[in-house]
Amino acid sequence: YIWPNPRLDKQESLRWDQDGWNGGPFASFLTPCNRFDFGSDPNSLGTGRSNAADWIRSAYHDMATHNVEDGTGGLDASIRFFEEQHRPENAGNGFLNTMIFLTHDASSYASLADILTLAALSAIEHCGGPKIAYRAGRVDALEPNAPGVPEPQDSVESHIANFARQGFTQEEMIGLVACGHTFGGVQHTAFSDIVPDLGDPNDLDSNAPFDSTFVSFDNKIATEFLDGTTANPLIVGSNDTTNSDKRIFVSDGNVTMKAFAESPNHFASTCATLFARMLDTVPRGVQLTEVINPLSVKPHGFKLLYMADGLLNLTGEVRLWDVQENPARSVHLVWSNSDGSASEENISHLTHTADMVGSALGGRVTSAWYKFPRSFITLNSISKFHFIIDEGDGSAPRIEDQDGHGFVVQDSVVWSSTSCAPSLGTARMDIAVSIHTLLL
Ligand code: HEM
Repeated sequence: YIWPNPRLDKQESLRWDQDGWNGGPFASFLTPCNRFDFGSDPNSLGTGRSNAADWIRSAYHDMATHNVEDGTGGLDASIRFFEEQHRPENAGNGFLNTMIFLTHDASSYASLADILTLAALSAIEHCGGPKIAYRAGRVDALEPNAPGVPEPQDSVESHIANFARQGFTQEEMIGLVACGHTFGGVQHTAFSDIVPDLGDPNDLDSNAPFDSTFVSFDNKIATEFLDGTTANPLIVGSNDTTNSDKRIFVSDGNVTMKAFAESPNHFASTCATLFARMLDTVPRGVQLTEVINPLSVKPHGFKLLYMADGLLNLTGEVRLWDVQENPARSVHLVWSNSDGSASEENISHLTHTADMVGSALGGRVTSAWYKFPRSFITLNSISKFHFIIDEGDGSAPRIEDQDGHGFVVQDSVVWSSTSCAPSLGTARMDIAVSIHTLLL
């Protein structure tokens, strides 16, 4: 897409500015990956649970009400409703915990369902999982969905039928359960008939993990199942009635699980596809955007403020995506006046310090940020700008102008610096209108 687009700019930022400079709302609560903010440990660690697992399970349970036949249910944040959270199929406090984190991040640009999707996606990517395609545009449900989340005591036939109703084949069911259960475990507090009270003062929920690396993504859910070392409470639980993972994993003669165990890459790529399908399962009629890819050069927080005597202050920063630190790099912003003309003075060098670095995908991709030397520049008028980036390595400087579109802004109607908040609860908002606009 072409910048500016307020909705997609916000969504792109939520999706790609995960950590570091201008980092989004999720990564700090996933660092480290065994961080859990609702446990007994004041350091939010080591309770056996994790925010990451809660967010992933919440996204699945929100989606699992989908009915491909009539188009109802799906990822629509209906899990926020008290009634839905308190059904037996949604046992545990992970859903409430998740909503406490996420509710205030929803806005007119990103629904709570999009935020839940982004939280689950960030948890998977941040904690060792594969990159997942993200589309925006989910719509929040206005009431609870019909029940339908699978439960451990259900038969394998009923699980196959249940996943078919959600839109997944038997093979995809095996995959999605394995992909989800590479994180977290079962707690005595929520499932006392499956997990005994461990009596561990550091683990008040008595969590029994699905695999030995339950705070990070890997294929141990499959390898430990096949080599017989698994302690997964839904496989080796003392009550066979609730061993649903076992019944699901063996249901195709272990073909799917063997393929996962043999190849970590195959497991990761299958999970990337299935997680994306899960997160894109929405009620019929909801139209999702194209996959949101990162802009290679992205202005952020650009704002014009009218000062006085016809002068404007321009503030903002720019992000260079997927670049390494390079002290030799120089970045310049070049702008055109409102009539399209440009003089040689219409150029500003941008500065960068070592802390102006962001990252995504658990640090696998980094970005570098640049800003105006005094955080702003002063100009008379502006209609658009572009960037000249010189890596300082002898190669030709490159022009970044969105394939000729330029980065378009309007200076006809802007905030005025005479706006003020004279006392608590009182504000005066002044708006400056260009004389040219008035004459039109
Ligand atoms: C037949 C299907 C499934 C059944 C019967 C099932 C059952 C369970 C149960 C009983 C728990 C323990 C929850 C707790 O103690 O709080 C759990 C945890 C979890 N499930 Fe599933 N699950 C299924 C499918 C899935 C799928 C498809 C995903 C995601 C793709 C998923 C993700 C998770 C996660 C991340 C946890 C860990 C939560 C935590 O540690 O707090 N599950 N599941």
